[in-house]
Amino acid sequence: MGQAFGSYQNEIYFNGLGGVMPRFPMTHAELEARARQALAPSVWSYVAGGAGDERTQRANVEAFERWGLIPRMFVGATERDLSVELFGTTLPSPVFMAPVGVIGLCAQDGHGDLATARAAARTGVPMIASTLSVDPMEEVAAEFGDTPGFFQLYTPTDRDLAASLVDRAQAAGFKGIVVTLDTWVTGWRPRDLSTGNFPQLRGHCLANYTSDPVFRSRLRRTPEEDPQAAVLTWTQVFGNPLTWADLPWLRSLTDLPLIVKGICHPEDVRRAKDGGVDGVYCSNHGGRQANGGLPALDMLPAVVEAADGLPVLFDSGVRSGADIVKAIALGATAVGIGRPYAYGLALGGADGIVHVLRSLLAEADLIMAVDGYPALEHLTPQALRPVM
Ligand SMILES: Cc1cc2nc3c(=O)[nH]c(=O)nc-3n(C[C@H](O)[C@H](O)[C@H](O)COP(=O)(O)O)c2cc1C
Ligand SMILES: O=C(O)C(=O)c1ccccc1
Repeated sequence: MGQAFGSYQNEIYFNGLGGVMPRFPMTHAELEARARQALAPSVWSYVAGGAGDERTQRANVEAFERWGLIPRMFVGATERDLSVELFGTTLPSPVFMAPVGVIGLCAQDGHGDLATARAAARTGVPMIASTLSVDPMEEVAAEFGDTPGFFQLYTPTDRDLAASLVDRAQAAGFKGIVVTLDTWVTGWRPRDLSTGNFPQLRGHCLANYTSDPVFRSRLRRTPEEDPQAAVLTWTQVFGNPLTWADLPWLRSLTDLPLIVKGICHPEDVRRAKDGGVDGVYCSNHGGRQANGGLPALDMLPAVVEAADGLPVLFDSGVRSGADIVKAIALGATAVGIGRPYAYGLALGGADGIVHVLRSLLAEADLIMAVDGYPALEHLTPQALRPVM
């Protein structure tokens, strides 16, 4: 049987009996409000904001409200199994931390990538480490403990640099490569535009580049001697507008599981599958890239159908344990947490992330208990109805 995630509830109530109150917020609304206070305004606006008037970002969250789980009785679901098989390893739960490029900046000590990796080690919830990191991927991977980690690749225009990043990830022990396809160019983001704020241009979160031998070989002076020239070179290599013709090359870069992120159309799922990917990742980047699009959750069922048994990762708008349960019921193999763990980090480092993850998992586990769905395979589309 799986881990007893619901026991976080007992822990909190028994602490309360002894007069010890929870250190961190118990609702998403309060988590967000307190993170806003804790973060520098420029980091807050970058993390909390999205594309355009943010209607797609909001729609991602609201889409979950349109589904409800049907309770089943006389099930006696005293033990729940949330474990899931993914790319040859068994995870304790179907939850992972989505790649967040400025996560490093969300920590009070400026090393949020390391704190996130430590939270992964403590919870068994994998981290997908972004290419955009304060600390180099080797140092992040060294904190994973027994929890598998995944590397998210922003494919550079320089193919040798792409190969170098992937080789480093493999050598550092990452268990899969997640290639993000929806962000070769930055979407229109009014919050950041109105303050002229783009962290990477200020030289933040570029450690995977400045530590890379291929990237360094492209510079006339080292990033230590001339940081601005390194940033300029980064702007030139960052975004590769890939086409289907590039998929065989991407596939050839690694024997590790290859997952493509940002896939929402069933036809794209089929082509990616034909191109030999090991998983597709349905996401609209949390509404940060193209405003006016469908909520990611609305696109999940067709993606799952087209994937035809291939693992489907999902994120965008997950804010509660109930949301995790619904995404699983709609066919996701695993569900990504984005902004909420960044807020936990802002409030309390690795402890804050652990709290956010344990809360989400406890709620999901307790819903499965109350509603009589003892294991993930019981969560199917038949368990859901649209809210009238
Ligand atoms: C501040 C921030 C930075 C992000 N950076 C990356 C990144 O480097 N790579 C990537 O693939 N996705 C990135 N994402 C997108 C997340 O992986 C994920 O798709 C998104 O956060 C899900 O939406 P939600 O946070 O509203 O649930 C970022 C998201 C945020 C909020
Ligand atoms: O902020 C983001 O969502 C993100 O992933 C990103 C990364 C690099 C450049 C632009 C956006």
